[in-house]
Amino acid sequence: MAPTMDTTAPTVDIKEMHEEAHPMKGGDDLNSYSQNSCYQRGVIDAAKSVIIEAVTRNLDLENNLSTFDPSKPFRIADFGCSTGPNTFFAAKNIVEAVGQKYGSLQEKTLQPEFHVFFNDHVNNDFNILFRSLPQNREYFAAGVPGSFYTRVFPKASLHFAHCSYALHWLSKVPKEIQDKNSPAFNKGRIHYTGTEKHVVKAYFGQFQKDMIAFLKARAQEIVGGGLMVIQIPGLPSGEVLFSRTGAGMLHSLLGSSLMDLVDLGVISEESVDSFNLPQYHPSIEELEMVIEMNNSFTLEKVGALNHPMKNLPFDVQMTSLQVRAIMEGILTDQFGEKMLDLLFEIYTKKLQENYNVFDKEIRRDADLFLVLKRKNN
Ligand SMILES: C[S@@+](CC[C@H](N)C(=O)[O-])C[C@H]1O[C@@H](n2cnc3c(N)ncnc32)[C@H](O)[C@@H]1O
Repeated sequence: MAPTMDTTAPTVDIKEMHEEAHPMKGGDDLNSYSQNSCYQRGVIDAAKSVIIEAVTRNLDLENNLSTFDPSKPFRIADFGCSTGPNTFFAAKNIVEAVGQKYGSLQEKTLQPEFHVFFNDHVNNDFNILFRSLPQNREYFAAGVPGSFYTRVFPKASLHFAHCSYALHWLSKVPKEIQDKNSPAFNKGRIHYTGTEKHVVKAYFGQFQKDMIAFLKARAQEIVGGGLMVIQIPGLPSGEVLFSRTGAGMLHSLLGSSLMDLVDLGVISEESVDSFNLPQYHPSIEELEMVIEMNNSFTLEKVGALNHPMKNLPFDVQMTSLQVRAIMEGILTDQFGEKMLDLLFEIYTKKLQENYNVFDKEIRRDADLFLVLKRKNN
């Protein structure tokens, strides 16, 4: 019997995962992420040399001119772009590095046109992102809504993927953390310090699952020979507890500020008990372990960035505003908006009281980077 012809349109494998979304504070006023993200900007500046080196060494245009055909657009995506402007600096760095590489080919070719896709959760403030796109940019721009833990691009459609300061956001809080009957129940804290073994294990388990989903989706979207550069806040090498890092301290002071609001009768203890940050800050070893489990990418380079703000004096006001721009969304979802001003008043005081700890003792944040290359399989 002759096979019947399938006349239906090809299905697109787009699965919306049920997950949490906590975008940064939108707009461009004094409390916005766009005005309060100079630390993340420093990460992008520090990663510029990583991108140049990755493109120079690992992007093999010469031998793959059918994949990287300069008469077709070269497609770049920034995953977890937020509202800008940091994502525009990253896009510029990538476009310049790739443009220089095309320019350096022995057999002179055309320069490709560049198409940059800005990805974030659907409730990210894409309006402010589009409104502040640089006038003099050398690329076409598009927004791509949806979780990066799912497919958001067609198969083999990207040449370069980038993700900065976003992959430490988990798709959800691991459920054991909120289960009163589990040894991982995280009472009295909003995150982990590093000593509670069951809690850390649950967080790492969720991070592994999420990274596997991220790599699986990107493996389908990135062309063979394409590159991915990731920056992520992590744990420094050695036996360093998360509580002794800058991020660990910031989170535990946020937790104790929330407990102060409980004492003042502003919020309930139960609401703090059931609040946990969906974030994980991995070590280099943990990142290597997760990458090794995937078959689609080779790990070309991993290391720690030299952040330009590392040796500047600790800035209490700026740090408080930055934490608020990041956390306002997730805090409002749990506790409502009314408590925010008081919470951050208390928080700023706690930062001030701990000035010496932050300024002199805590130099242990690690901004990690990874360079991955899509295998040709
Ligand atoms: C701290 S901001 C970093 C933004 C920007 N990359 C930068 O360096 O300034 C983290 C961003 O990641 C986004 N994000 C977190 N999880 C995400 C997910 N699963 N899918 C897409 N975006 C996500 C957040 O919405 C947020 O905009």
